[in-house]
Amino acid sequence: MEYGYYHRHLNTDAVGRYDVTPLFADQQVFDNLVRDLGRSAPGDCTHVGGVEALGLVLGAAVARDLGCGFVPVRKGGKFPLRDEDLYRRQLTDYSGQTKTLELARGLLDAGDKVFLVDDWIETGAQMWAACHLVEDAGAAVAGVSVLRAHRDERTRDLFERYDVTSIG
Ligand SMILES: O=P(O)(O)OC[C@H]1O[C@H](OP(=O)(O)OP(=O)(O)O)[C@H](O)[C@@H]1O
Repeated sequence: MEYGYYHRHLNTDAVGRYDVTPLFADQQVFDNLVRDLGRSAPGDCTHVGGVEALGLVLGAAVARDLGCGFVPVRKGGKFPLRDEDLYRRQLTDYSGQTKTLELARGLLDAGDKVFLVDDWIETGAQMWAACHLVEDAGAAVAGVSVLRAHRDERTRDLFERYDVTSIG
């Protein structure tokens, strides 16, 4: 589906950014979105990763659709794990806030190929951190897929370094 199809179904009457959750509530739209997000995944990807919170919803559904495992990239402090059991990256995203993303050690092995999914990319800070967490774990980034991505100075490094696909 084209981006316009999804745009018609999301809620633009929102504060600061669009609310994409109506895309999840409609079974047919959600099914199309999950299939479209997974379209650019390479055949040999072993896992799908998703960034908390909405990336967990989308990533888990794409993983199920592709027949891959799913790895959550969580916001700081959410894993009930000790510091030494986590990979951790700090970033400043579109909101101007400094945030931490974490990935649990032991979920990924060297040789794993992780396809990362999220709803949107504005500065790319969260996706950049998520890609680095996958690499910190010794795995490789097998591509990135989002509904919407801004392509500008802020996201140039992300697009140059990784295979990023966006529907719109
Ligand atoms: O490109 P960036 O500047 O990093 O911004 C994009 C990120 O911000 C949003 O997540 P948010 O932390 O707002 O959480 P949410 O998934 O709960 O909406 C979105 O889901 C991306 O993860």
